[in-house]
Amino acid sequence: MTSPWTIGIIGGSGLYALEGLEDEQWIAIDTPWGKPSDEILCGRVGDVRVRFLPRHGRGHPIPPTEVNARANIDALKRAGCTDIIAISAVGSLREEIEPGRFAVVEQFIDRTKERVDSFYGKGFVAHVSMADPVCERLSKKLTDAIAAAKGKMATGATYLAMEGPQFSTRAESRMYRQWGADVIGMTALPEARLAREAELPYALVGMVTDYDCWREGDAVDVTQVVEQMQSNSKLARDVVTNFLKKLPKKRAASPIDTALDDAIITAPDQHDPKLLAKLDAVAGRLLKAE
Ligand SMILES: CSC[C@H]1O[C@H](OP(=O)(O)O)[C@H](O)[C@@H]1O
Ligand SMILES: Nc1ncnc2[nH]cnc12
Repeated sequence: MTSPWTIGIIGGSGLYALEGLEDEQWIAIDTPWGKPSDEILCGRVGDVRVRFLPRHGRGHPIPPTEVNARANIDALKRAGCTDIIAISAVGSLREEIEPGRFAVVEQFIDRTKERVDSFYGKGFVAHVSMADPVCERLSKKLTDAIAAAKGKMATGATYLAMEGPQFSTRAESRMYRQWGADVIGMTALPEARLAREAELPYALVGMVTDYDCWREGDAVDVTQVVEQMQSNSKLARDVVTNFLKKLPKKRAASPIDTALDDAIITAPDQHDPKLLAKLDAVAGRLLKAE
């Protein structure tokens, strides 16, 4: 029997492929929102289908501001994903969340400023809830997978998404601590928002690569981030494998699967056919009825 789960995995800095997938094949998927960051690595772990996408592309040619998150989420939806887990390099804003630890993210603060962050708009207005921006069920399974891999972890983390590409100033970094943020990165928004708009349960694990510059004497650099990612990459792969292998045979419906039901406000006679055509994948479940 095939599994009801098709898991999209978005790999961040330092995670550009997944080894050991069965029947693996890189497949190009185009979308009405443009090209995703790369081809999608499709394969299986046991009977669970996996769709892996490197967020910055193989070789890391794409900076955070240029990541086409709409194309990435749309492509994963077109590739049949039922759920998405994302992995990101993050800086730590807390002494107790030291480099090498995994941070399971629960909340976001948005300081991005140059990104398109919705599939919807004029002619098809939708307001999804972002009160609980990650899928609790996926986060719990990731927590179990990290524990099984004997990784150190912090749960319930708040991720501050900054625009980049420069790292923060010390004043900004100290302010984010006061705001209650625990980890910092440049990519999980609008990704998480768009996943919700596409009715895809989404969870995020941050791999802590550095203390951000709030800490006396610390200043982030890319070499440090990459070295930390490399030294943790085996553990990260173990986490992903544990997660996939432990998925139950059945997939109970998630409220996120139908997040658009209470979100669309535009009257059908006001729908813009051009926008509807672009929404064929992300809002396909509802548009079939039109
Ligand atoms: C290479 S350091 C900064 C870079 O790393 C993080 O990427 P990702 O979230 O995709 O793992 C951060 O957000 C920046 O894009
Ligand atoms: N300190 C930091 N700030 C922003 N993005 C990061 N990615 C990894 N470390 C980071």
